Amino acid sequence: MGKGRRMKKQGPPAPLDESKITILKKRKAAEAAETEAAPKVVAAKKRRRSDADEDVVTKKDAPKKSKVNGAASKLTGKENKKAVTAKKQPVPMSDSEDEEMDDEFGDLDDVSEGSLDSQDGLERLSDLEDDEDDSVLDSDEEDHPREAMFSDDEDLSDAEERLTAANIEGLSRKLDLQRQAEEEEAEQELQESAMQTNIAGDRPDVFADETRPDGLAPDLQLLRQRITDTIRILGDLKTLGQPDKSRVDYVDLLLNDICTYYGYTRYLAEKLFNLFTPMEAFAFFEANETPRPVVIRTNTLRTNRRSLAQALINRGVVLEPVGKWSKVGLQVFESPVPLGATPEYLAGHYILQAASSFLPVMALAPQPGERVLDMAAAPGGKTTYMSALMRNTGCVIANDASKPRAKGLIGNIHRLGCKNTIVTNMDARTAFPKAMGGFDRVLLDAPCTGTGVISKDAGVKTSKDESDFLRIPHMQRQLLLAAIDSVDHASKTGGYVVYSTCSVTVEENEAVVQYILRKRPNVKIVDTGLGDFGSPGFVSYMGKKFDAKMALTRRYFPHRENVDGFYVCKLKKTGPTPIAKPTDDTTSSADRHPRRASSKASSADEEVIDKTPILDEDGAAMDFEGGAFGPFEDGDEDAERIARAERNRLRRKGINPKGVLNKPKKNKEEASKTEAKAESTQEEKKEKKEDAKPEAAKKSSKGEKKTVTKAEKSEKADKKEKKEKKAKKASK
Ligand SMILES: C[S@@+](CC[C@H](N)C(=O)[O-])C[C@H]1O[C@@H](n2cnc3c(N)ncnc32)[C@H](O)[C@@H]1O
Repeated sequence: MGKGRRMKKQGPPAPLDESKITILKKRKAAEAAETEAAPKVVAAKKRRRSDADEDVVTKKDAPKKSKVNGAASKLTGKENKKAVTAKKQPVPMSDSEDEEMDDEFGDLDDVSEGSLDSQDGLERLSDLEDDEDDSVLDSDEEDHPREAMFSDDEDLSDAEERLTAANIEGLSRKLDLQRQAEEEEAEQELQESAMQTNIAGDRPDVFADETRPDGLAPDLQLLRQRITDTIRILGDLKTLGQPDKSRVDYVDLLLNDICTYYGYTRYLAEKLFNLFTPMEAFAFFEANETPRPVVIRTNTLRTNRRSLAQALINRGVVLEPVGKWSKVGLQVFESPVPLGATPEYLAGHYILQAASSFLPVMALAPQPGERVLDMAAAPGGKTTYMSALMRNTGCVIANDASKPRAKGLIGNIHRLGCKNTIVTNMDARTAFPKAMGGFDRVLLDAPCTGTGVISKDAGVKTSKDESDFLRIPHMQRQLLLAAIDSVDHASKTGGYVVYSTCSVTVEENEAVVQYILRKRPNVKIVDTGLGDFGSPGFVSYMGKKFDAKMALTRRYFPHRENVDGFYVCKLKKTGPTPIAKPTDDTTSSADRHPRRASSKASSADEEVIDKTPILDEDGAAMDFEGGAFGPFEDGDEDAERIARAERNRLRRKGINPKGVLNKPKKNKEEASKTEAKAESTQEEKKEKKEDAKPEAAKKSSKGEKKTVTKAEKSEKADKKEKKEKKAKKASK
C-alpha cells in the first residue's frame, strides 16, 4: 500500500443516504441555472466511459438530467460507496464478549487519560485511547518485547501523547483527502446522472437498446444508467413499467446488463442477485468492484496494539483501531512502506488479516488450556489468533489438506511465535475424529466458492459454475459432520463448533447447517456472541424454511459492513453422536473415545441419525422433521444430489440401489433394517476376527504387510535373475 491508496473506514456504514448527493446536485443545478438555461439533452452526448473527453460531460446538461434521473441516481454505486464511507457507527458488543475480552487481556491501570477527546474528526484517536483501558497484556515477558520499543522508565502517558501527536497529522491529512475524494465522486455522480436515457413519457423504455451506439461493444455508462433505471422501475412496476412487459422481463434485462457490466456469468449473477432486493443487489455488485480496507491484527503473543500502532506510526503509517468490536485490529489507511516487510512484520508483531476473518475466532472464543482443532487452517490467520487468545497454552491442532498451503501455515506459526500449535496435513473429512477427537472446540473455516471475496479474486465471477455449487457444499457438509463428531460434548469448558465460510450463498451456509441439524440432532445453533454486527442468517429462502435459530448465525456483506462477505455459525454439541444403537454404552461414548468409535463409525458417519429428543430452552422436545422448518434437502436441487449420494452409498456397501430405492416405503424400511443388520454383523465379525488375532499380528499393519510382499517379490526376482545368469553362463 502506498500513499496514493487510501482506504475507507472499516465497519458498518450508515444506511444509503441520498441527502448528501441531493445537496450537491441542487447546488450544481442552481449554479448552472444562473449561467444559462438548461438545453435539451441530445443523444449525441452519449459517451463511453473510456472516452478521453468523458470527464467534460457538459455541466449545463446536469440540472435537467439530474431531475429526470434523480431517482435512478440514488442507486448508483458511487453513492453507495459514499454511504460506506459515511459516519462511523460504533458497533455494540455483547456483554459476554466484553467480559471475554476483559478476561483475555486484563486491564492496563497506569495509562493516563487521553489528551485529545473533543476534537472533531479525531474521534478515532479516542478509540485508541479507549483501547488502552483494556490494552493487550501478556503474562509471558519473554514473548513481550514491548521494552524494546519503550525504555523501562518510559512513562506510558508520554508514549501515548507521542503516539497521538504523530497520528494527528496523518489522520487530518487523511480526512482532508477523503473529503476531497468524496466531492470528486459526487461530481462524477452528477455527470453520470446527466447521461441520456430513453424516456417515453413517465415510463422509461429500457428495452429500446441504445447501449450499443456503434452496434458493437456496449457503452458502459449507458449500460449503468439502464441498470439503475431498471432497478427504479422494478421498485414501482405499476407506475413505471411498460404495459406489455412483466417483472420477469425487467429482471431478465437487469441480469443481462449486470453480467455485461460487471463481467459475471449469468448463473452466478442470478444466484447472488436472488439474495437481495434489486437495489441492494446493485450495491453488492458495486462493492465487489472496490477493495476492502487493509487491516492488520496485532499478535498479542509478541506485543500489544498500542505499541504496535506507535511503531508503525513512527514509520509513517496512517492507521486507527478497526472498530469497537475488535481490540487487536488496526485499519491501515496509508503506508509509505510495504506492510509485509516492516521489521515489526518480520518480528511477528502483526499479521495482515481481513477484518471479517477475526469473527469466526471471536465466536469460537477458545480458552487457555483447551484442546482446539482448526480443521482447514492454512495459511493460519485464524490458527494464530486462536493461539494468541489461548496465550500459547493448551493445544491447537492446525490441519490443512494442502501440503503447499500447510507450509505457509507453518511459516506464520513460527513468525508469530505460536508454541502451542501442531500442524497436520490430512483430509479432515476422513481424518477426524479417526486420528484425533475429543476436542473442546473445533473451527471449520471451510473451503468455499469465495463469493464473499470477489473484490480480491474477480476470477470467481466466471469460474464458479453449477457443479461447484454441488461439489463444494457437499464437501462442506462432510467436513462439518467430521467437525461435530470431533468435539467432546462433555467438555467442561467448551463443546463448540464454529462453521464459517467466505461465501455469501445459501447453499454453502444456511443449507449446510440445516443439513447438519437434520443429521446430527445432538447439536444446536447458539448465539455467536458477535453482537449486532452483521445481519442474521436466513430463516427462509426462496420458499424453503430453515430452523428458526438460523437467525442466530451471522452474515457479513461488503456493501453493508465494508468487510469481506462472510458467514459465521456457532454450534453447541449437546450430546454424543451414537454410532449404531443410541442406547449402546460403548458406542455412545464415541466422543470421548474417538479412536475406538472411529472404526465403527467408518463411512456410516454421515448416515447416523440420533433420535434422542433434543430439548429446547423451554424443555420441550424440538420437532426437526416437519415442524418449524421443512426438509430443505427435499427441494428440487437437493433431492437429486441426495438421491445420487444415496445410490453411491448403497453401492459402496455392496447393495444394489435399484433394488432398494425403487421399492415402496415399506420395503425401503425393511431394506434399511437389513442394511443396518448387515452392517452391525460385519462390524461384529471384524471385531471378533481382530480379537482372535495374536497380539503381534494385531500390531502388524496393512502397510507392513505390503512391504513384506514387496520384499518377497524382489527376492523372487533376484533368484530368477541369478538363475538366468547361470543358465547363460552354462550355455556359453
Ligand atoms: C478458507 S481456507 C482456510 C483459511 C484459514 N482458516 C485461515 O484463516 O487462514 C480453506 C482451507 O481448506 C483447505 N481444505 C480444503 N479441503 C480440505 C479438506 N478436505 N480437509 C482439510 N482442509 C481442506 C484448503 O487447503 C484451504 O487452505
